[in-house]
Amino acid sequence: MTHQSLAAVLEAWAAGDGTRRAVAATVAALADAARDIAALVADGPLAGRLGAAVTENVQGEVQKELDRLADERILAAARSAPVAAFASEELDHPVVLDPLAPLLLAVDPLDGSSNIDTNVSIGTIFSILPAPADFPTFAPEPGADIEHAPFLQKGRAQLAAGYVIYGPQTALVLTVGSGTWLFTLDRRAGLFKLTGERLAIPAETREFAINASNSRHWDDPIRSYVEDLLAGDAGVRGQDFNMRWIASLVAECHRILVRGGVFLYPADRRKGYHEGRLRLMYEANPIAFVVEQAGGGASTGTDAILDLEPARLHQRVPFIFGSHNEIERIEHHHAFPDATSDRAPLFGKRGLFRE
Ligand SMILES: O=P(O)(O)OC[C@H]1O[C@](O)(COP(=O)(O)O)[C@@H](O)[C@@H]1O
Ligand SMILES: [Mg+2]
Ligand SMILES: [Mg+2]
Repeated sequence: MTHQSLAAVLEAWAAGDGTRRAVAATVAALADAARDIAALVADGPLAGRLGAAVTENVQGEVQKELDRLADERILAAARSAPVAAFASEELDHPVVLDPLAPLLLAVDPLDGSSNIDTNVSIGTIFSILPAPADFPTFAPEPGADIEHAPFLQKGRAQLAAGYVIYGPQTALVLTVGSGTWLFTLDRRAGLFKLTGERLAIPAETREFAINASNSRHWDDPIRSYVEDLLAGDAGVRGQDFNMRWIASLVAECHRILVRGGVFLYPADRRKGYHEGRLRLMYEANPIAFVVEQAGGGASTGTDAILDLEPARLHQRVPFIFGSHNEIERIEHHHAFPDATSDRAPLFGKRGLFRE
């Protein structure tokens, strides 16, 4: 079976349009960097101490060796592409690359860092935004740090977004706003090849993903929703649900794209988690774009992720996404928090998950 290469697909899509050509060149550069990162990930301990902590990043989180290497490689890729400024989870401020270029690039260079040493799937997430028209007038010299302002655009403004998953297969999932496409790395040819077009997340699901170790810190809408799922066929949902938690956002997203499901990383009452854990600009927005383009939903519980007005580059956000009908149910739990499921026997007022 022959599969079109990523380059051929991008070339056909971009033909004759300047902005599209810039997006295509940027995605191609990211794909090249991802191929290098995939090789490092596959070598694991042979490539060095990839999971060793090197320092703390701007979020106060431990930065691992592979976080740093991936960031370096993607920044180098961005330099070779028509990118005006580059922002990363690992950098406090965006860096100016080519002030006259038409695009901004925001990335989570290595997602799922806690899994680096465990041989579990990890990834890279990217978001491509238009550079504001006045960018060259206020941007300083290439190499200089800039304030966050040019990046603070709604997720709906994204021109393209996606992720690379480094798993048993390395795959690149991309949307340019007309469906979600899947490309799989052909390691022998060193090329990403088209293996899925117009991916469609099933609207219904019986699978959910949440870190249940935080259940005692959840607010009522999340608690009541999960209680309903855990009650299974004995509860209001009248059916059993399966649970997963990989702790790699990209891997959870990939599973949901392939067979449906919902993912929740809500805000909770722990210190530092009142806005959730995941970052809006380079985790939630790109994943939400990919998911919406595959027919799924992406929400804070009350608002569509892609409609949020960002305030800070590294802002966190409660993030819930996946099968469309399930996202509507979760939003319903937020809209009507009193309509909880005290009928669910295990999780009623004196239930297992009640304080
Ligand atoms: O360890 P927790 O609290 O369950 O969090 C897991 C989440 O954190 C993340 O690892 C955060 O991403 P980074 O690894 O890029 O910081 C997500 O991939 C994952 O969904
Ligand atoms: Mg991440
Ligand atoms: Mg990361």
